[in-house]
Amino acid sequence: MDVLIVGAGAMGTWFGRAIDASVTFTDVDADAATAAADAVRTDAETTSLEETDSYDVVCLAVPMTHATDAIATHAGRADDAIVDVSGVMGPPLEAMATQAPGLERASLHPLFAPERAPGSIAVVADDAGPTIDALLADLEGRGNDLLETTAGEHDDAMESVQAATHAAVLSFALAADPVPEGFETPIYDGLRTLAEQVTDGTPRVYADIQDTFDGADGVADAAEAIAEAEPAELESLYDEASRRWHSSELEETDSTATADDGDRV
Ligand SMILES: O=C(O)C(=O)C[C@]1(C(=O)O)C=C[C@@H](O)C=C1
Repeated sequence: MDVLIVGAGAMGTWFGRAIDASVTFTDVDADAATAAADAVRTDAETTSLEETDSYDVVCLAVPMTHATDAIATHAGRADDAIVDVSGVMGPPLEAMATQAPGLERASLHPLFAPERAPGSIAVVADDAGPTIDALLADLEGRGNDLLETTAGEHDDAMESVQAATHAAVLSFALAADPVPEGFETPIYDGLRTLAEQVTDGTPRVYADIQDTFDGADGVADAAEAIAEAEPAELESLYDEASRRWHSSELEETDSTATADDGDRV
């Protein structure tokens, strides 16, 4: 199987490494394409964005804000299947259905940074067949877990999983200070680790996620409500948060209710 990977950044390089295929990279930055080809394996090649030769598979590994344009430009170079790893699913799947209605199509979102591979990969196989099945088998063979989903379910989840999460962690990273050693609590330590992890990535990736998914406004509203709350209001916000994150535990406690009425810490 030969695969053209459009976009030679971290995601394109990850995909090239994660499949058993002859891989060719193309990118607006020809040096990046060469670097990705060198990083993936010795027989990987590069080609120009303007070429028109075709491949069994075309994989769009471009920033999510460019995915639909890239699909429109490069779908014609795919013979059997077209996939994207951009991180948003609705618009790319629609574009692939429009631009490549006769081909196998799938959207894949690795739910981890490439340096933390393998992990869970969200998969929507819109019109799968032997070629996409073979790619998915390669990804599983590399130790990844495939999470079958729908575009709507995935894109809704990313409002919490990415937009709100990144907004909360980046806000903490901007608002809190590193403290002298020894003062860390387990909670602070957890957030500090997340802040270090998130701020060690690529700013453009985080900007594109905020541009694509709602979620940050909810975090800002909640932070404002917490900052302005009187103690009684804060307690009720705390209870609301607690119900949201412990609802299954509370149901269990209710059904096995005992006389223990103690306060939670
Ligand atoms: O650093 C990680 O491992 C990440 O999870 C990175 C992260 C995220 O924070 O949501 C960032 C972008 C990718 O689309 C997937 C995951």
